[in-house]
Amino acid sequence: MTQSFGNYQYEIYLQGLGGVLPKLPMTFAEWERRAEAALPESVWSYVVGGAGDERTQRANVEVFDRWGLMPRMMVGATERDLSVDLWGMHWPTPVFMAPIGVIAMCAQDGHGDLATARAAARTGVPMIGSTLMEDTLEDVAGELGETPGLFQLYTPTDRDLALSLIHRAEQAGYKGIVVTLDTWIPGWRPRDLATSNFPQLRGHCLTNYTSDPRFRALLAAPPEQDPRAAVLQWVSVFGHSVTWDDLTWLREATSLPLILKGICHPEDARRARDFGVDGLYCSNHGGRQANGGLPALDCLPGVVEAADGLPVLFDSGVRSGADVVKALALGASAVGIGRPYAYGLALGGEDGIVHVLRSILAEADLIMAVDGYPTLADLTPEALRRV
Ligand SMILES: Cc1cc2nc3c(=O)[nH]c(=O)nc-3n(C[C@H](O)[C@H](O)[C@H](O)COP(=O)(O)O)c2cc1C
Ligand SMILES: O=C(O)C(=O)c1ccccc1
Repeated sequence: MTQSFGNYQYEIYLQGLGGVLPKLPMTFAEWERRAEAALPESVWSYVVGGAGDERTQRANVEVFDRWGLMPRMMVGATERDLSVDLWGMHWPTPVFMAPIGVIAMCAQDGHGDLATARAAARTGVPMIGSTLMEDTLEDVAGELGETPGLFQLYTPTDRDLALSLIHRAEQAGYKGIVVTLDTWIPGWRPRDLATSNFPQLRGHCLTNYTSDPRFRALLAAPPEQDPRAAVLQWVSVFGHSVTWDDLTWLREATSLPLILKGICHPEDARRARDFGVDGLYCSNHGGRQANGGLPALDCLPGVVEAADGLPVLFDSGVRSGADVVKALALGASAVGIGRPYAYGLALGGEDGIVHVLRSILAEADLIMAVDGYPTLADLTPEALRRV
């Protein structure tokens, strides 16, 4: 199926002829600047911030400048096909929304998980819903329409709670389980430490726990009666440091595709592939967890090689359509948008997310047109040169 996402530019130019200018800005720098003004300070600093002095986070973005696409002429790339088949699903584009635990709080009404799901329904861009939601995973799934959703699991210390969350996700119709490995403990985040600001500890985005029968059974009193005790219980169950030994159990826990998020080392990729997971997700959590690390994009080629044909999702530092194209050329099967859609939500609610996604997709599509790479198969490392 061939589709053109570059139509968005004509839509905007044609509206301009009628005197209508876009309500939302057209660059990441402006989305970020305006989001800062729109969000409460505590939410802004939590979202924008990262680990340590945020060098790794900055490097995640800067590393994209070290690669340049080599244009090819006379290819006749008038029609592009950006669609991708993954785990039995057909995605219209190789882009998805990365899980963002506090996305709820980026919406003015506090229901950003629902807005994200509605934006997924409108754009066809799949959403990976975080364990940390303000609405239940069931209610969020109900807004996804025809677009697939995946469920990101923060594996709790209590296996029955993990099973309950996984089974709820299966029942609700999610199409894969993404297990995040790099955040069983929060990293060193000076911005949040300086303000003692940790949204979950203030009771935010814990609804998938407080609505869960197994979690409720662990409490002496219902969370509605004693919310503080529920938060403390969450602290004690939140983070299980998943080991290779746990993988057998996780594999048996679900028949859905199992994808491991946070894989950066080729040896970990190889071992996970040999074990029989369905996908790898190369990411350093946007530099929020460990400072002093490699930019995530530099880890991608090694993971792709070790994956040996297994799909590899990628995120961390993607800010534009050009970044999407570069990550695809370095072997990503699909590319995750993180902070940019949170900023879109802060600026314009559901419409803001749709605008950000369409802008990124249109730019990627137009680069593939101009530079002569009409399909994803054409985007190989050969398309890139080191700057
Ligand atoms: C505010 C915020 C909350 C996040 N929450 C989660 C989460 O709940 N689960 C998860 O696996 N990753 C989470 N992430 C990491 C993202 O999935 C993704 O890896 C990261 O945003 C990529 O970096 P970038 O946004 O700088 O591109 C979060 C990221 C941010 C910015
Ligand atoms: O803020 C995050 O990146 C995140 O996903 C998280 C969730 C729970 C504990 C620590 C970090």
